[in-house]
Amino acid sequence: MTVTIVDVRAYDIRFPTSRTLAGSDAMNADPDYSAAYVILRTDHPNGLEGHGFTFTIGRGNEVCVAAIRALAPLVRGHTLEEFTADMRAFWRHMTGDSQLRWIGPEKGVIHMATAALVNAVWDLWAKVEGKPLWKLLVDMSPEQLVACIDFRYLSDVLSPAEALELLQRLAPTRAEREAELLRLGYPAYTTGAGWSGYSDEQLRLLCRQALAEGWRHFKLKVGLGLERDRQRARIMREEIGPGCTLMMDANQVWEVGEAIAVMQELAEFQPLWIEEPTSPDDILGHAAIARAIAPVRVATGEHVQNRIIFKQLFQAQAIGFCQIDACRLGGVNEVLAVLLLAAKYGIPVCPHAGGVGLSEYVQHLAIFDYIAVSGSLEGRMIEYTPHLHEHFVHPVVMRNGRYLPPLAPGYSATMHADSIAAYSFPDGPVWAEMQRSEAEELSE
Ligand SMILES: C[C@H](O)[C@@H](O)CC(=O)C(=O)O
Ligand SMILES: [Mg+2]
Repeated sequence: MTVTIVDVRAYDIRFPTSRTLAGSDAMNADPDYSAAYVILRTDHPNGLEGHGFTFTIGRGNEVCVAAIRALAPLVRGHTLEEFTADMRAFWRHMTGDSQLRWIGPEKGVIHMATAALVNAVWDLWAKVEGKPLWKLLVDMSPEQLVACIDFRYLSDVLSPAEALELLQRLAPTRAEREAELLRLGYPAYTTGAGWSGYSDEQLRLLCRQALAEGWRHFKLKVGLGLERDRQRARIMREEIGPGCTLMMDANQVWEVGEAIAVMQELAEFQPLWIEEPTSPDDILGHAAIARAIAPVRVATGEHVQNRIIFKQLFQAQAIGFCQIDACRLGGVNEVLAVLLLAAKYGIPVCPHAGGVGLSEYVQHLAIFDYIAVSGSLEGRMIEYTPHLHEHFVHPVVMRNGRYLPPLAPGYSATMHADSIAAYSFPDGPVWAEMQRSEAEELSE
């Protein structure tokens, strides 16, 4: 059966999280978690659609939506089979329109929009096959997986033959790890207690609640000034005790020297990692920080714009944890490349999920990584934040601080139609009502 993508619709969906300061950090004080969301409508007899999105934090979401619309002609009118017959060529097609590529290349808004569309095509493919995305990937042979990856700019460190070898190593034992994850789930950590805008009382209370729910790994936002960071780290350590893992995230606010100096002070709280200590583009800066603050390790990835920057971070021994982002990289194809690079360099992948729908996405990637690429759970956790899962048709299922593998067909990206309508910006009823009441307040 041939499935034609007959239409591409893009939506600007925003959630007013800045009202509660959920998601806040030292760089991003008041984010509105948002999705530049795309639906691929098809002629499938069961009405199957491909859904995908890229995550932003509010203003600027409309820029991603505009970029999705600019890329839409690259998929509209094509068949799914044309793409799935050669996924490497599909990805080149999506990143290769020279006039659009000029405004990247393979980075920034155009790349995030590419991710939304690429992920929507993978979602559609998985739905047509009746499998969750992770299972679609796990059931592919090493040869088929390698054929999905664009090795351009990677061949100096990773050739298709080497990637094939890495995948072949674990192919005979995939079934064991799949059974293990279906039984026990994939380990996770929570960022839900440690947002920068939360009061100390809230921080304490949320740590206690999370512990009671079975969480053992916690992330704290830092970069708020040494004394404030120390105070918050002390509270979190007191609450979670010495046996739980504490991670720190500075969201890019420091200079290189400052990151080293502050982390030398905060080392007393025994963080496992410092995340985004400085600019995500400063590869050598990350390497200098990593050397200076060991055994605390450096983590980054949510703003790492493509596989080439990850390649250099690995080459420079600049990071101890690789935090892939499902829609900052250009969708599933590029994520596969980075998973293989990380495996080659022996760096654990701990996906970024602080954003709407990111948990739904990245669970598939981490599960596939364990089963088919890394074969290890050591030092590996998926981030979890407790917000906005109710807007998804198949939200993540957590048990005792672990992600249970999703079973529904697709990439878990599909939002409820009601949520899309209610939170569409600026005319959806939630935003329209908010604007009305703000105008009323001003006129009083
Ligand atoms: C603005 C986002 O909430 C950001 O703080 C997320 C993040 O850094 C993380 O989850 O890590
Ligand atoms: Mg972060």
